[in-house]
Amino acid sequence: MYEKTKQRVYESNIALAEKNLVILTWGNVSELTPDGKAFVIKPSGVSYDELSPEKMVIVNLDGHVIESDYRPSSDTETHRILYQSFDKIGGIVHTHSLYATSFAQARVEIPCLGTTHADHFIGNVPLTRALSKQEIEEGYEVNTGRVIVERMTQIDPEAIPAVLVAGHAPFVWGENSKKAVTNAVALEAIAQMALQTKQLTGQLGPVLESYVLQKHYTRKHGKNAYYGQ
Ligand SMILES: O=C(CO)[C@@H](O)[C@@H](O)COP(=O)(O)O
Repeated sequence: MYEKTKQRVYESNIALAEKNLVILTWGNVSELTPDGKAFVIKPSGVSYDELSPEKMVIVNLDGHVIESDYRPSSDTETHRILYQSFDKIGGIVHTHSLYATSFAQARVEIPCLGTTHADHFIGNVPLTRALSKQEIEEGYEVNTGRVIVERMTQIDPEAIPAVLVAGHAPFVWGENSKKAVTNAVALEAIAQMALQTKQLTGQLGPVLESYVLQKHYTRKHGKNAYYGQ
């Protein structure tokens, strides 16, 4: 079932490792199936050098595994909530990439300091609130999805396809898993640049002028885009 999606999700998971966005097994990628009825996700705790397309797990949107010999990622419920809540996303990445995770741990949003950021995210990369003890006890992963959705209220998830979960790490998405990986690469780069800018200026700033931010974002996105071929 869904062999092509399994192949793509396998390749996107491998890409995470190749792009140095994961250490050990600290990350996972998923993608919605073409019929939108399920998603394919990495098996939990399986190291990247042992992965194969056959080991990918199919989970329906009710959260039931519908095909696999493996347990799905422990973050499956978070992915599921995001697919249910954001109808335009088709792929999700979770990593503990070092710079983005450092911002999540510091509980600091990533402001837009330059055009590299503006090319990918039309504003701050937002930070969720921390989960309460009760939320963690009653459903850690599902509630992680819910605090992300709560934080993304009034933010277009297509225009800012990433969030930092306070004290945890980033979740990133895109129209498919490959795009989500690209956005995760961009997130890690802009997090590193933001931290280095802070080292040079002593502050998380100066922020990019809003007209430059708008210009750079719209060069690459939307009906007036003209970047690339
Ligand atoms: O966030 C964490 C651990 O803190 C997990 O995302 C990470 O270890 C990956 O877990 P899975 O191997 O996908 O179950």
